Amino acid sequence: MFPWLAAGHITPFLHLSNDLAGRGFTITFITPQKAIDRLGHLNRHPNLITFHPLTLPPVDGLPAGVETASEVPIELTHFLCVAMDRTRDQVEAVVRGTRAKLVVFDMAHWVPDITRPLGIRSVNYTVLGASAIAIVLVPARGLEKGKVLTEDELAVPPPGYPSSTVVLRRGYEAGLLGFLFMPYGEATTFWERISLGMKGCDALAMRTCEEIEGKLCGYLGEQYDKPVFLTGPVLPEPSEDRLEVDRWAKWLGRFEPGSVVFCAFGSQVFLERDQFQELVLGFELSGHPFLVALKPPFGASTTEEALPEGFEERVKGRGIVTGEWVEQVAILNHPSVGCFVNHCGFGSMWESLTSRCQIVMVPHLADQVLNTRLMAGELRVGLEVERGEKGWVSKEKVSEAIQCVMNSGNELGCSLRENHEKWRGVFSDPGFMSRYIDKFVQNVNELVKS
Ligand SMILES: C[C@@H]1O[C@H](OP(=O)(O)OP(=O)(O)OC[C@H]2O[C@@H](n3ccc(=O)[nH]c3=O)[C@H](O)[C@@H]2O)[C@H](O)[C@H](O)[C@H]1O
Repeated sequence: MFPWLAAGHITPFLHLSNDLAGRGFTITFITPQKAIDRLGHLNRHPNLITFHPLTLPPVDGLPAGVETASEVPIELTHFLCVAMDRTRDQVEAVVRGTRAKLVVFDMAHWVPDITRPLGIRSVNYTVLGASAIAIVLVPARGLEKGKVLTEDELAVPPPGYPSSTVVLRRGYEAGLLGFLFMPYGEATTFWERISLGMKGCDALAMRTCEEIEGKLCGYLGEQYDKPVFLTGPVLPEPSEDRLEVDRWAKWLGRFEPGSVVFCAFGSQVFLERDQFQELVLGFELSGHPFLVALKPPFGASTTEEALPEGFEERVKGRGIVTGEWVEQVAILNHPSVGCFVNHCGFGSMWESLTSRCQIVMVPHLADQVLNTRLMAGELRVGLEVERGEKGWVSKEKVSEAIQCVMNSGNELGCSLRENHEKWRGVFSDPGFMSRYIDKFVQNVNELVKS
């Protein structure tokens, strides 16, 4: 297993590893020591899943000691990717040394160049939504080295794209795809890296399911002329609630069931200071108790110091804004929490879907916008906060969205709750996830034998 060096990628790769180890696979998990320190506790089969600490070489532009994407603003992750590209020899040595039969990777497009000469198989595992790939990273786009698509071209889905809802609007949203043409890693742009990895591997795998992204996955299979294996959401069974001993459990325990609004924006989102302050004022304005876990905004060393004047005093006892990494899944399972305001990163999307919370979404990156369209436009299980000019999120719109979903008399809020309950029933059906893993194991075994 060799995921991109970001929590939103390492986490699902680890959950998949747990599922496969539970079915007799022996796994070497290649990732930096800092990721092992933060996420290693997710390993449920330490006797079958062995971490191999990746040593990143120093790279100009990458602050010393940085090993994961959550330590740097997203603009610097290009240099982190360069560092990852320079670990190719280490990865090859692990593949040879462990006599692996299969390598599962995502951003290291050069893995097939290692596995093919060794006569072993590689699977490119996408842990973003299928829409994030299908909307732009497909041959139908006619992308080639040096070619850059304009915002207007990006706002039009590629030929054959199977959805008119899960799309990016013209202007600001289509512009979010601009990063695809930027340098990302050694001598590649982001889109080249993804396309090369998907063209070079033996099969595509997607962290999704037929029920919500079947058409998109079918489209990808046609476009790449490759088998597409679905793993389902690979979410862990809710473990014993780690919050019991945590201070958040005590704080949350003081509120009525389902009354607290929880907000987190994943491991890679950094807000501008003014937008950060406007957002937290929206929670204050909503009138509901809230627990907000957000990284410090640009230019601030701590989240607390960036809070608006007098804010902490005004909300004392009702609301907390912390810069700490919190146990998101445990908080979502806490009976006092009734609403999850999130960025719709794919991991958080799945965790919101399988929670009992009402869902409000404030996407930041292109794939998060697409995930939001799927959730709000197709599944109709959550509410997207309307953005103003240039993507500004006002405190009024944040407050309105929270009040809409939290007000039991609100018609839209009720229909979202009903739809969410229906889909939660599908995903929490005991056999749902294991059926996908069983099928994935069958696919992989056939691939390795082929
Ligand atoms: C896949 C891709 O990678 C990135 O992941 P990112 O970390 O931002 O967000 P998630 O996928 O929700 O992953 C974040 C993971 O961190 C967990 N968490 C987060 C904050 C916290 O305080 N405590 C926690 O336990 C959370 O429960 C989730 O499992 C980008 O978003 C991208 O848009 C997304 O689609």
